[in-house]
Amino acid sequence: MEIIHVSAECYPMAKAGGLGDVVGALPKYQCKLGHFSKVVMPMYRTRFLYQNEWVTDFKGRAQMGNWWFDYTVIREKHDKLGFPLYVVDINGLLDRDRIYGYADDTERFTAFQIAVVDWINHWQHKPDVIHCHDYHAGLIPFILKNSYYYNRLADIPTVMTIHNAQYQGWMGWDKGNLLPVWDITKGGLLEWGGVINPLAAGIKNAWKVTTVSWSYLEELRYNSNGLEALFEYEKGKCVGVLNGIDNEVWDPMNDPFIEVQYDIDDVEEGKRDNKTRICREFGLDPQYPLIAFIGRLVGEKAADILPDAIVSSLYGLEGKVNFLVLGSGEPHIEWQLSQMKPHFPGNYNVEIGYNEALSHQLYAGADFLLMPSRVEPCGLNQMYSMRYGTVPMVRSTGGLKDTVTDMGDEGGWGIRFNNATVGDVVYSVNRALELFGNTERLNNMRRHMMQIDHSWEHSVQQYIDIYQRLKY
Ligand SMILES: Nc1ncnc2c1ncn2[C@@H]1O[C@H](COP(=O)(O)OP(=O)(O)O[C@H]2O[C@H](CO)[C@@H](O)[C@H](O)[C@H]2O)[C@@H](O)[C@H]1O
Repeated sequence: MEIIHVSAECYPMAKAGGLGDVVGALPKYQCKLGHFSKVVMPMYRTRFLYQNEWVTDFKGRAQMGNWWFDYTVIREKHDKLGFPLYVVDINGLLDRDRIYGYADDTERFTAFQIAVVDWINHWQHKPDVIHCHDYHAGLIPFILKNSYYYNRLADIPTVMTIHNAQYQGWMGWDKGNLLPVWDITKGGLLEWGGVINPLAAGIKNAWKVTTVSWSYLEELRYNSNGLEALFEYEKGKCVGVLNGIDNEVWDPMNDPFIEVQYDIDDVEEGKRDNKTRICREFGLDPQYPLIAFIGRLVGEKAADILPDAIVSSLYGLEGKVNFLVLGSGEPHIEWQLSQMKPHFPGNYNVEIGYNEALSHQLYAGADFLLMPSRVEPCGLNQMYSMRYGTVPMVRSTGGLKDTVTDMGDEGGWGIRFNNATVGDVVYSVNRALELFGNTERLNNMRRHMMQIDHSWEHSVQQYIDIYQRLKY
């Protein structure tokens, strides 16, 4: 099959979070099964762009509202990622340093989607499926079916995958004319809550909708930032497919970012050496357990409770534990986490920012990985941590619930708690400390976790089955 993934992120070209990881891996594993899977994404001025060779695939011209724009589709020359990667350049709109966060993001991602559709419209053939990821690609299923100019493409099957329903790309009706002229009787297929909602449009118009875990799909019906009734209504065309992880990128035995590589046989020494290094760098005491948090510092991840939870744990346990936080996000959380630093030397540190190498070093060097998420559609961090023998401490929600069991249950290997509260986190930190004191049990759990198979091989076939059964 020929599959076109449309996404705002794709690792290592551009990644802000888990979306980049998934779109950087899923097509590779689809290609390994013999399919022609490709990614098309916007162009950003990232290191990957400048460090690789590109060839021009197509130059076109399309219309957004009254504005005609030129676009160029370039392709990474050597398919280094294991699949063809195409990036779309639109002068002035897409050639920027960051992925998100500009005042004209609506225009940027709308123009990107129009360019993608226009590009495909110039092909001699049609792809078997267009797979849209999150709201940045959510208008494509609508455009294909309802924009007169692209009518030739109306029968191309589409799949919409929701990695995160918190962000929906809302735009006022004054932006409706940005879309290629469309059948005005179909406005309801764009609308939710009185505005154009690209994520809702994706759900309404795609042939099939997937979420990145089954539990998250259930949760969306009562907690989806306003789309609850839509998920209830469309439940018949929604399915959950659990993300996998790219075992070639996330492999403690072959990870170029970590100082000491290790596997199941020498996990104890490997983790100890990596921990010693990280503790030295961040001024922490390696004799105590190291609990890490890696992620976006936002409410969904319950990052706002970290400061109180860390302070309470440190006081309660009289400094017998270390915390290291890596993340960026809401300024008030960044500020709180930073200003705590001088108060807990030797026990607490934080790096504000995005640091891919440090994230790998933390998965390898930490003893525990804390994820108190209020919402977690799938979560990749807990799967990376298990692969590196790091015990996940997770709130029982979404994909965390589907991938981590509690050590108190028969055969369980993680620490689970029910509420995103300081009390639940502090209680779990106490449990972690107790486990840390039982070296034999901890090492057995590490070895067990490292053997759990979270690879893409499982889920990739589920997507192919979905594509093959698409019916409108
Ligand atoms: N400051 C930082 N420095 C370095 N690396 C950092 C970082 N902050 C985050 N990361 C990395 O970004 C990724 C985060 O992935 P997640 O899947 O856990 O969350 P995210 O909310 O971004 O993804 C959304 O999409 C994914 C994919 O579907 C779902 O798993 C998830 O639940 C959903 O919220 C990991 O690779 C992590 O290491």
